Amino acid sequence: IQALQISENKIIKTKMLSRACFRQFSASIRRMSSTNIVETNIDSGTGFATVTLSQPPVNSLDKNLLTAITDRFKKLSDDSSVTGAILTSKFDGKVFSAGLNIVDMFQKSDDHLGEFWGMVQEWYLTIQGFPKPLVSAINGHAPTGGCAMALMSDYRVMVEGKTIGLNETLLGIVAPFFFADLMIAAVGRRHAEFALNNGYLYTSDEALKIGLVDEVVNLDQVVPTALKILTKMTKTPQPAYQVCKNFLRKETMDTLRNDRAGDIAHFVGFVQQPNVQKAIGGYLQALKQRKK
Ligand SMILES: CCCCC/C=C\C/C=C\C/C=C/C(=O)SCCNC(=O)CCNC(=O)[C@H](O)C(C)(C)COP(=O)(O)OP(=O)(O)OC[C@H]1O[C@@H](n2cnc3c(N)ncnc32)[C@H](O)[C@@H]1OP(=O)(O)O
Repeated sequence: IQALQISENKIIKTKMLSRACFRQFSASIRRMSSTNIVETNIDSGTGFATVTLSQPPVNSLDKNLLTAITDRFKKLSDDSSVTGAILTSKFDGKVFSAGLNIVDMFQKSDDHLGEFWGMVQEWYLTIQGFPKPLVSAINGHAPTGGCAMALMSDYRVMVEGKTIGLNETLLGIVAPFFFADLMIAAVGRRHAEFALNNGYLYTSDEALKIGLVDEVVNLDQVVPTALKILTKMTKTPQPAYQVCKNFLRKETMDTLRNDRAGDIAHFVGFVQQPNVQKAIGGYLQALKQRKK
């Protein structure tokens, strides 16, 4: 009887403990109301937001995803309980992001292209201007706009065995000046010129060598490593962090802010050229036929 009472007490204690743990866990992870293409969880203990891009099949940045990411980062900027963020992809081991949606640049009206480019500008200005520490957990391929998005973060942890780069010239298009400046800031002018002129896609290890990414790890270590560095970064006095980040990034952002309409006109004029349209069409077709 005594033994039974002891084990019953143990069961009751275990149940109480697990209920307490569950309460603590559910209090510590807050899921932001979010579109299902950008899932966001906030750990209320640390204030870290994990933003997971979840638009199948490859997180290509179409109007919907650009807007959802931009809105999410604006909210995280304004949320004083958020101390820093991690940007990652649901398609781990496969793709971080396939970059801008090529379909949005092929055989479209000037109005469509103009609206699309305005969204690209807003996405860049919002993530690049995000005032808190931001770490990219690059858990898959990150070509073109996917690479640019990773470059907008303050630190990059990449999975081994994938590729990353601003390879726009391979499509017959050219990275805009604000993408090019991201690359120059990370790897210096010499590597950036080589990378952009040749549309070079780096393997994770090559990217590490030139400073395009900061760490290369195996897949199950990508997010934990990102969290570790975010913990360190958020210990820096944040008013100083924000002021420093802002003044280092301000010049290129201001150049864009001061002439957004001119930049849109430039993009539309460039993309609508018949030879550029032909190149984009050919690239799209090759992409679709790759699997056949
Ligand atoms: C001097 C003046 C300058 C002014 C500026 C002017 C112009 C600049 C403009 C813009 C800059 C451009 C930036 C960009 O980001 S362009 C985007 C280019 N992206 C790529 O090249 C990546 C292409 N994708 C891939 O390489 C692969 O998909 C992948 C990411 C390596 C993943 O490979 P995986 O085998 O896993 O998937 P699939 O290839 O089978 O793809 C699945 C499915 O998705 C379609 N798809 C892939 N990427 C894109 C994309 N970026 N946009 C739209 N659709 C994409 C692919 O075709 C498949 O479709 P399907 O229907 O066949 O299933």
